[in-house]
Amino acid sequence: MTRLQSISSPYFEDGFLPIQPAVSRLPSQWDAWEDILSEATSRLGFDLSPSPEGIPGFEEWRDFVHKMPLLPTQELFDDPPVLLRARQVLTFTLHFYIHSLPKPSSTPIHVPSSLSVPLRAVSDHLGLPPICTYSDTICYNYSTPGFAESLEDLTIHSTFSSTPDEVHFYRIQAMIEHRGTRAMPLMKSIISAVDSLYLQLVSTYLDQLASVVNELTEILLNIRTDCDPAVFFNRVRVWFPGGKLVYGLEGGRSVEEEWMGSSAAQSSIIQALDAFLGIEPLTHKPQERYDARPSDGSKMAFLTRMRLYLPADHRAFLEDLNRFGQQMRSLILDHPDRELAAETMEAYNRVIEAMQKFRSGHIRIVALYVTTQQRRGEKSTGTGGTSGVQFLKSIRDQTIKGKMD
Ligand code: HEM
Repeated sequence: MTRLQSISSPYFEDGFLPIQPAVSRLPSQWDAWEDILSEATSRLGFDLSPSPEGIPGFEEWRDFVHKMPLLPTQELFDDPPVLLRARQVLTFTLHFYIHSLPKPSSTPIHVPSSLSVPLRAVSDHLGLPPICTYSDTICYNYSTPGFAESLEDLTIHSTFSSTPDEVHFYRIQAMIEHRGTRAMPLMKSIISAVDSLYLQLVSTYLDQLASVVNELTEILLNIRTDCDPAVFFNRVRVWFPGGKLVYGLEGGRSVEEEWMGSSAAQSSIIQALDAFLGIEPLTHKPQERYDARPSDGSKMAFLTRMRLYLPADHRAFLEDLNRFGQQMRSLILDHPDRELAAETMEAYNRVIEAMQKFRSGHIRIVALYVTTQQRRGEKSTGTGGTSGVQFLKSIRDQTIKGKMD
């Protein structure tokens, strides 16, 4: 069995969340960034959202962004929690900027260098695209006094809409990331047991992994308790899409790029489960309608493209994990002790079924929060672009195909 290069990776101990506690405000040197973000939130008030005419009062706010001093970024790189807060503040400010403009606005949208230069520097350092991603809305956006027992233990630092519904939406996802971390040491134990061909132990750990995934599904379904579908549809998700942007650079230069915005499809833990189980060739298969975006002609599958929205070191780790997943499946399938192999397959299939249940639960949530709302006559651009229930069903069905027999 080829050894996993990243077997000693800290991701197997701590998962993908930042190790040091998050900070909710940057040091005073970067007050201008924090101030501009809180100004956007307070101007928005409780009942305003993006609209075709643009958001009233935001022309002046965008002018502040243009006049913002070009603050240094080098010093951020020595302090990870401060760096992540900077990234979060800058990406939220970017989305306030692009979604407060009148629509249809002239595309592409020009992002002033006062915002774009520090944002791109911070993004390059982290290996993330210069747009608001799931890392910004969730992973860098909460703190907890330790292990979070309940959703209330998760403090959310920034929102767009200032609604409790948005806070709950973020808390649910943060809790999934937080609890999902338990899957990582289990994966490492399974890898060691597979390495020593100790299949009895593999089954025990696979069953524990299935329980973790089942717990994630329970958390996911709790979204309905405090996030109203209409509020989510009309006032929360409208902030997430990216777009075609012209980023101002130093010296008057600029660069045009198109990026999607934040989507939970960028969750490292869910991507890790697919990779570890070796079902990536199924779930990351290009599918016509969805994978046509953006119009760059690429045939890259949607979930593979979503990897580009993960921090660079997560991507490298997941590629390695995916190689392991393929090997694990072959090893179980070809194991000479057929009785033992059959038991292991059953345990493996229970994890696949748990993933299928997670995806079925998610489809029900998307139907309630997007499809039903669309039917009520609203226009839609999607969590990160489109409602995609059909697409999500096809991923769920591909997951089931991963079962071994
Ligand atoms: C109101 C709640 C939610 C809505 C409306 C929603 C909507 C969507 C949509 C439309 C997609 C397709 C990709 C896109 O266009 O962004 C998607 C993908 C995805 N979402 Fe959600 N989502 C919700 C909550 C969650 C939560 C709490 C999680 C848990 C982390 C999650 C995990 C995923 C994953 C992993 C994908 C990629 C497809 C897959 O792997 O099955 N979503 N979601």
